[in-house]
Amino acid sequence: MEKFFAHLEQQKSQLKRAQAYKGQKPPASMKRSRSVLQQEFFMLALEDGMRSLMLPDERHNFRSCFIGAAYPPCTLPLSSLVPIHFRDLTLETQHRGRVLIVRAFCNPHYLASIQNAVEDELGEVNRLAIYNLLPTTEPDAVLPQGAVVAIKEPYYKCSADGGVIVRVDHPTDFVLLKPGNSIIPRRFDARIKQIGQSAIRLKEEANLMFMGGDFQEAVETYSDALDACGLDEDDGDLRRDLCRNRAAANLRLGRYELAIKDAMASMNSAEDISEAAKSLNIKALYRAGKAAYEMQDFAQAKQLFGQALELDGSHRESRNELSRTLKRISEQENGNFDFSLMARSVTKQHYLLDHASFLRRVKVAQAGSRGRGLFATETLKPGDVVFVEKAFYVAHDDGEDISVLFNINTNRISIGTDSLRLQGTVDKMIWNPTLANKYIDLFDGGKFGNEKELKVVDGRVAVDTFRVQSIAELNGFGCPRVKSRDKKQPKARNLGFNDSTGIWLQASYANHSCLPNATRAFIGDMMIVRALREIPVGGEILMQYVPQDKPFDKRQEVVENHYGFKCDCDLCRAEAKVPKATIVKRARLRKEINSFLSENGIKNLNNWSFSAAKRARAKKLLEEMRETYPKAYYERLPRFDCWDINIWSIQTASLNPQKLLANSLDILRDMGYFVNIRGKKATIDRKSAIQHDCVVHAAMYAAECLREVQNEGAASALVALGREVFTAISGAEQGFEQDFKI
Ligand SMILES: C[S@@+](CC[C@H](N)C(=O)[O-])C[C@H]1O[C@@H](n2cnc3c(N)ncnc32)[C@H](O)[C@@H]1O
Repeated sequence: MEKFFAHLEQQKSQLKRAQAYKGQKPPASMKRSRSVLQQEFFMLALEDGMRSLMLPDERHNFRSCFIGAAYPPCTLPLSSLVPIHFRDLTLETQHRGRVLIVRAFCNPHYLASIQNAVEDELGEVNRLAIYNLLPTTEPDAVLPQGAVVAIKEPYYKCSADGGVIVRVDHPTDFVLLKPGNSIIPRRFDARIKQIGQSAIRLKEEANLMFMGGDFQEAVETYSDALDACGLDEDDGDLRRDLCRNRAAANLRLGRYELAIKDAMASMNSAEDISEAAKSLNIKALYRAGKAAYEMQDFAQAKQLFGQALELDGSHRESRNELSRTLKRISEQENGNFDFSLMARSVTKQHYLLDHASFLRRVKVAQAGSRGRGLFATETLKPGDVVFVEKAFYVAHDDGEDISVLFNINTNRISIGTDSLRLQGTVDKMIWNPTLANKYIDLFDGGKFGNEKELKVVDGRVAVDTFRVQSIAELNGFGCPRVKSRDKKQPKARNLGFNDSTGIWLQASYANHSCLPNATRAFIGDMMIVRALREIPVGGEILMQYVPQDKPFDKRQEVVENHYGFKCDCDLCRAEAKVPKATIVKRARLRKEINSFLSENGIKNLNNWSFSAAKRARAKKLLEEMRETYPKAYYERLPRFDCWDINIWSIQTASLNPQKLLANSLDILRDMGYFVNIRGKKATIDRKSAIQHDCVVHAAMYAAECLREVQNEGAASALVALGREVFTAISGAEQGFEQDFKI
């Protein structure tokens, strides 16, 4: 990690040096000639070729994505921008209102960005880099040799290697120009537009592209065909066919709103009652319905499939889709999910689950100094589902590349899936304005102004990638590769940063507390949030941003440095008052307990071979640790650091039921569950409960002891607690009975 921080510092000083050139034209020494660029890109192509010959295991790319000083995307249409040439570009400047038109003259290269050597109309050369595209993007589809491209409001920068580069951070600032486009300078228009290509020929070509799985090219070619179509009535059927087919291609590309628009534009008028017109309308409605479904707009999907079925009640696909949609609507309204089934069906390959979000029990409202927050719309009992949400986007490590994202604006480095999440989110937003506007509403740290409405320019949403990243840093969630119950995957390549990350829109409005009243779990891309204790109507839903096993100062450090606030929950307020010497002693004991536990690991449960001296040592460590939680501050608060050494003691001694019960209840108390057993009844006060696997184990040990002394009533209350916490942590009850042999 230090290496990465050193790199970030290096980049920062490079940026400072670059600022000296702000507004100036680059000296000749910073520029590269055409032949140098040709040589450079030739070498890069060779390296790419060598890499593709390697075995997948050896083929680790180190992808670094560097986020420099923020600037906004262009929100003007291409047609309104004034051309500019390389000779007029000044460094470290965004040329507002201008457009640079260049032609690529080498083979493109992709590592952190897609790069190529480009020339302008006057023959001057430079490097061009396009950032934040999906890693699956083929360089040849973006910047192939010979392509003529427009860079809206170009940003000319000093590069880390001492040269200069035109850097595009917002993908919508980049437009691949089609041959024949009137803004292409005459010098470049070698590829004469295939005028005379008939719309019908183009449609056939596009159909072949679609069948070959090349949806992007198919969309482009259907669009060319539409341009080639006459506007007269005779071409009406052809235009409708093209729109309907383009809808199918857009659907496959995840451009749902465009797919709906195209499908609806392809509808024949209701007056046309021919069988052919009817069947084409069914096709269009079906495609639009599928797109609405993918956007989780189930009400619209229901309407569209319903319309298709009105035209032909026996249309099997529409019937199937309608029945699927009705299930989603029922999940949305009633929250009737079979979590155990979900948990059984999810796999590493099948993690995008076909389910709706259930959000009826929460709403977003003002939360005073915390900004907006999530509030309960009905009373929730411990263990109740608060909400279930499908991810807006999740990114998983593909195991091939190591990605490091350096963000100079926030001074953060993230290793793992953050850069993939940024690229995926940007791609989704560019093509889906409604979804993009939902995302941009999230908390962005307040550095991007109040304007939240996104603009659609030249057919795409002008997405500010710096803002998207800032939102992701403040609202993203780490998540498991498959589901919460799974054992942690071994960390990749000893770097320890292969965790998955994602965005859940509604969950993003939840504020933090170190004593949260709700807890989250994941099954595939579904987040399941359950109540930890009773939450009244109007009560704020608070989740935990920082793991509770972190000591007070570390928790404060993370929330302050990363999220920009100071936590004032009951636990933090109490811990702020604890004498420093006590905190120091606790930290020392933590280290001692850690080394004791690693030296005396339990290979199998109920291993009673440890010496009496060892057990006495454990007892002492526990007692001393408890002393670091003085009653004056912790009377009703958890004592997190006590549980592991206590569990060790339980599992390594054959305690009698009374003793085992007492120890188990102690663990529960340490975790903020105050259990009171009176006669055959056990009442549980969860006022400061925190959720952890040890609670399940302690509750089940306690239940076992209570059964041994024939207290079935109290035992079942503790089994219920174990089940409740197990389910909250795992997302589903599945596996509980098996793990605890009930
Ligand atoms: C994920 S957002 C939560 C929603 C946010 N409050 C909003 O208005 O959209 C995280 C941000 O909320 C605020 N926040 C969260 N928990 C807080 C707390 N306990 N006290 C103060 N501010 C908090 C901080 O500004 C933090 O960076």
